[in-house]
Amino acid sequence: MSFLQNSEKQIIVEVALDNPINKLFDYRWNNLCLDIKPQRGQIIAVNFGRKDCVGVVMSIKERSDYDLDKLKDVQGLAPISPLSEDLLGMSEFAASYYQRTIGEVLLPAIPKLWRQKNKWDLLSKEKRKKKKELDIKETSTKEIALNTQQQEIVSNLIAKTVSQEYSCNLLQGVTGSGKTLTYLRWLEKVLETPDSQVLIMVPEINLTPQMESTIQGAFPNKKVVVLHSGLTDRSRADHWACAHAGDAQIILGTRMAIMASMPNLKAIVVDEEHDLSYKQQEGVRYSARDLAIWRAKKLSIPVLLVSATPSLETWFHAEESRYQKLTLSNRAAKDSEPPIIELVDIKQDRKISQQSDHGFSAYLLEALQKNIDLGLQSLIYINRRGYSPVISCEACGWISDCQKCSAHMVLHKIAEHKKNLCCHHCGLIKQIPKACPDCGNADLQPIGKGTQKVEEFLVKTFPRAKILRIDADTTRKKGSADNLFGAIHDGDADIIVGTQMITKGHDYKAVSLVGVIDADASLFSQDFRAGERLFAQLMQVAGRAGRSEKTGQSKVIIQTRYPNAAPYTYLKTNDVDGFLEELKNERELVGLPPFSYQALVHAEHKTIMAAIDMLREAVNFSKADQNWPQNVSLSDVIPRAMVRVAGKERAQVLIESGNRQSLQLAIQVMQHYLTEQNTKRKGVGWYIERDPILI
Ligand SMILES: Nc1ncnc2c1ncn2[C@@H]1O[C@H](COP(=O)(O)OP(=O)(O)OP(=O)(O)O)[C@@H](O)[C@H]1O
Ligand SMILES: [Zn+2]
Repeated sequence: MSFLQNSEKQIIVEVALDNPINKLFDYRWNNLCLDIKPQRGQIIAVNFGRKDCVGVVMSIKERSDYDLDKLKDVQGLAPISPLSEDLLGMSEFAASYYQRTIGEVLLPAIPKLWRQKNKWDLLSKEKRKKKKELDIKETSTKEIALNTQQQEIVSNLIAKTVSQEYSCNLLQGVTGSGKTLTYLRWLEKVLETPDSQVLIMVPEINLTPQMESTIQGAFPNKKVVVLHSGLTDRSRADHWACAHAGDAQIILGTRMAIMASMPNLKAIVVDEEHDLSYKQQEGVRYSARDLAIWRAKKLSIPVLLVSATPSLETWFHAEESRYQKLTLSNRAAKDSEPPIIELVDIKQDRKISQQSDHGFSAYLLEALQKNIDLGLQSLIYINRRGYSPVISCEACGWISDCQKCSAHMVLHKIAEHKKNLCCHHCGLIKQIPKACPDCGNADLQPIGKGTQKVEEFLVKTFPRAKILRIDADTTRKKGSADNLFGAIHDGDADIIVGTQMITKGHDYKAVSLVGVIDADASLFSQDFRAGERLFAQLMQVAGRAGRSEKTGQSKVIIQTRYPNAAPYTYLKTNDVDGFLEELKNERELVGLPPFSYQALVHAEHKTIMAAIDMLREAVNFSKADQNWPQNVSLSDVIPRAMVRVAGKERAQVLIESGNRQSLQLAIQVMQHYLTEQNTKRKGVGWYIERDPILI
């Protein structure tokens, strides 16, 4: 007897699928085949169009607006329990906030193998592969006694855990103040309650392998799983399932971890909360930090945002007492002191202007030599990888531009005597032309410097010193970052040259000098957040110096042509609050975030005019729409700062409002017209980005 002949009621499930059609899809639940009742959050297999795919049950009902006979049956059920309710709720919120369908939010958050029905059998079997042995830190953090400030913060957070209420807390502590140890001690307490889970988010895991071992070392009897994009499909599927089943107590991950299913989540930590990597830059452009706060609220649990240089938004909320601010004002380790910050005005340094090639002031070179003699380590920070950012023909002015992007092709040294040109935006790689393509002149010169050139110069200048370079190029191979950072910690390096990779959260013990040679460029960016980012980066890099008693008084030397620029002067006095206060006042004056809310509408096409026309029309129609809110402003439609990437030209328009609801309404109206415009103008791509961080 088939199900429909059965006298029992027909059950219909509404299913979220990963596609842009903004609705849920009805399927029949065939009780006889599936054997159990449907539940919200179940992962199921269905057929959509002619394709088999995986979806998530969002609701269950008895009637459908569609003809029952035409509905398809659910084809299978993933062998795991339904996704946690708070994850479903958060996905529903994110879908409406970021203007995407629920399926577009929820499905990509499920690891790939769990989205393939034919892998389900395999996944339910135990994996045979050996678990990677972690190099657990010998000196367990267990033995370190917290200082008074740390203890007070831990007690404060424990009280909040006990009260089982939502709270958002900002742990703002100077670099090296022991923020990690502080939150680990709190989490230890949280985990005393059986079955509890905690989520620790960090910007990067591959580059900070010690993080995993520190955490495992702090909780030897708890199961830790990591979630990040560097895992194999199988590991990611297993780790995710382990969190979902409640078997893992500690989930350590990058931004994607906020989308994990954790049924017993009791606390969330967002370490380095100001870091840009918490914002997803493709697909659903969510902010993992903002979702963490939303999720904590929904679950009535505490969330802790941690930073030495909080984002202005977070800092402002704390100043206004919406978040509680917890402060660590001193370095924690014995005899470690913050470095002295010195600004070297390179306009005054004749040597540099004459031989601008290497860019080191005599002062910085002397300091490096002195440090080598003392057997201490130095860091040189330059946020540009490659050899030179561009090559040029001195005769006619030709420069190495990318054909597909509005960007220069960067010169990279790939072997001792071989160099290539490479575009950092579209990945195009070319050989260096033998002669200038425009005038035939054979003398093409590298202009400016990147990490490779600086490394080359240092090797020549300090032949007996051991120089290491750390950037995206030297850390690409699996295990190479581990080796490089391992070498630094083992004292097997005198000078480390690197991009911002060397700054993030590393606890170096022997670095007592940091040199910053080329940071001025970001002072003149059109992005209003550039100054904030520069300050945070420099504060982070400066914070790597003087972290133990070994180093003595450490020093940071910043070379600049603009020693009076705000990020530098506040850095010099170590005044994070002063800098943020000044920024806040500026933004308030001109009504920028956090004093307004923004959305950026992007359009792209082979020609910039098509992209601009589409946005202009959508803007005109939107403004004429009767639902268009009053208190919303629109910028002009303009080309993006970097117009062309990978052959596509890009335009943007910024929508701004002091009121969140008005902005949301405006986005909805605009989305409607963009969809309409898009059907008229084939080939113009578009998306709306809520709370953009790069403008
Ligand atoms: N109470 C303490 N007594 C002694 N050492 C401590 C104490 N707390 C932390 N430390 C040590 O201080 C060092 C810096 O701590 P940690 O890396 O947690 O600082 P942080 O605030 O996270 O720094 P950053 O923001 O610069 O990454 C570590 O080596 C840590 O073990
Ligand atoms: Zn390119």
